[in-house]
Amino acid sequence: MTTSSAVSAAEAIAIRPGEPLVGTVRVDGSKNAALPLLAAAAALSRLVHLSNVPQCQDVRTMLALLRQCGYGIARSTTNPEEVVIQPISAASEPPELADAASIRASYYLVPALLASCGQARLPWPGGCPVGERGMDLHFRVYEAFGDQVLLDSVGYHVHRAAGRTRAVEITLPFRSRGASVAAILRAVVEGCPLTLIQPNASPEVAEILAFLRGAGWDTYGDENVVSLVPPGGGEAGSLAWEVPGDKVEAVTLACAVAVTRGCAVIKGVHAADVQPAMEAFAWLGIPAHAGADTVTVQAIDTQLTGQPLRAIASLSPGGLDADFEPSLMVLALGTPGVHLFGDAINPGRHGNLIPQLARLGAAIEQLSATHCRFSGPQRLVGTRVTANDIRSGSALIVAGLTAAGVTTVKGLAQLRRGHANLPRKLRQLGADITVDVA
Ligand SMILES: CC(=O)N[C@H]1[C@@H](OP(=O)(O)OP(=O)(O)OC[C@H]2O[C@@H](n3ccc(=O)[nH]c3=O)[C@H](O)[C@@H]2O)O[C@H](CO)[C@@H](O)[C@@H]1O
Ligand SMILES: C=C(OP(=O)(O)O)C(=O)O
Repeated sequence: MTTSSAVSAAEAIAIRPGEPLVGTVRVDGSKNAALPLLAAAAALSRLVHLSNVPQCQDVRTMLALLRQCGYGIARSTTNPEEVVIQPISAASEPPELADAASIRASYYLVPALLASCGQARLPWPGGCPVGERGMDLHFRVYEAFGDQVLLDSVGYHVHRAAGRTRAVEITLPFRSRGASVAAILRAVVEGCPLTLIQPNASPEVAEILAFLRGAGWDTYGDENVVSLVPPGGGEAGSLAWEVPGDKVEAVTLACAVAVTRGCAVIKGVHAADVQPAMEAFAWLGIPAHAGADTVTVQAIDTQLTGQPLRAIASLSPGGLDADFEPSLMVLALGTPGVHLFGDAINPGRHGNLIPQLARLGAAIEQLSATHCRFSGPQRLVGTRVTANDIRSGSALIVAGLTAAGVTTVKGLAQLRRGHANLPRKLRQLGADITVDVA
């Protein structure tokens, strides 16, 4: 047995229930903010210093892909979370990016490739196996810019439009985060104004707009529209930006503290980014507060409300982020009430998580592939379970903190795609987690 953080995919995490979690912990930078920021840096074609870049596997993959595209990527030797992205001049041939098939966010590289090669050829993206994950809206975006899109069984090929585009207006049929960022980055490469109607209004999209403002673009975003106007001429110097703290890691840690009825301060996350999850905590009667840069959970001796929680993932502005849902489900399993959960955004997520929770003894009624209902509180009993996607993995670790006996979670490769080291942060709060050979 070892407590080393350097584990291989063949190993597993063993979690035992113990004392309530207490203390202070800091989240890493957000994977889902860092990935589009890296692509935005590439699309801008400027020297960009990014700080607070998490060292999770998906970010490592993205950095490797950028290198293969020709970008100079340097990590600070004193602080590996500081990354410098150096622009490239035009390339003739599009690179072969086979590893792009292992992450969902490789689709964010299309605009930068159109800028450097005039075309992008990429395999279908991977990422969490959470059901059908379309890209049709991305292709509509590129076609709105006049680009040609060709599809085949292995991937997609986008050819940049021949002429220059003056201004583009796109209405998204639904609020896809990926397609919203694709439209924004495509306009950056074109250097043209963009009006995007019915955009995704998540913090990750707002972060890209803020980053571009820092680069001199005139940007506006509300629930109904995003608009961009390129900067006038002038010298484009280097740009420094900090990746925001990981809101999903913060909510996962908050749920871990709450299930153990502990008391902790989670630092490094914007309050607004976790607000929908904080509302769920308040509804259940778990005192939790998001301040400027911290989430504080005080679940010792709490009076639970017994109110039924309705946690339905939504792409609507202010809606519950789908990635919060799995750990909130584990929290609700331990609190009184008849709770309803739904995630139709990632239609395979419940199929990944619920059978694993059932192995721990949870009684969950699956109303459909994407909706379920259950009564709390329930007592869980540890056994061997599998992390089938990032958030199912972190939720199973949270479940293990209260399940009687030992919960062994395998499938660490999924977990490590999204978190640099979640077990270490939980250990810092007193959790009994070890890394065992599976
Ligand atoms: C790398 C990254 O940041 N991943 C996040 C991103 O995923 P993802 O990029 O999949 O999210 P989108 O918001 O773009 O898409 C939501 C869903 O809409 C569908 N869709 C999307 C685009 C499209 O062109 N056609 C289509 O059908 C897919 O089934 C997809 O799963 O946002 C999700 C919430 O929205 C999060 O749960 C993911 O963690
Ligand atoms: C679903 C997720 O990631 P991806 O979209 O990269 O698969 C996630 O971050 O939970």
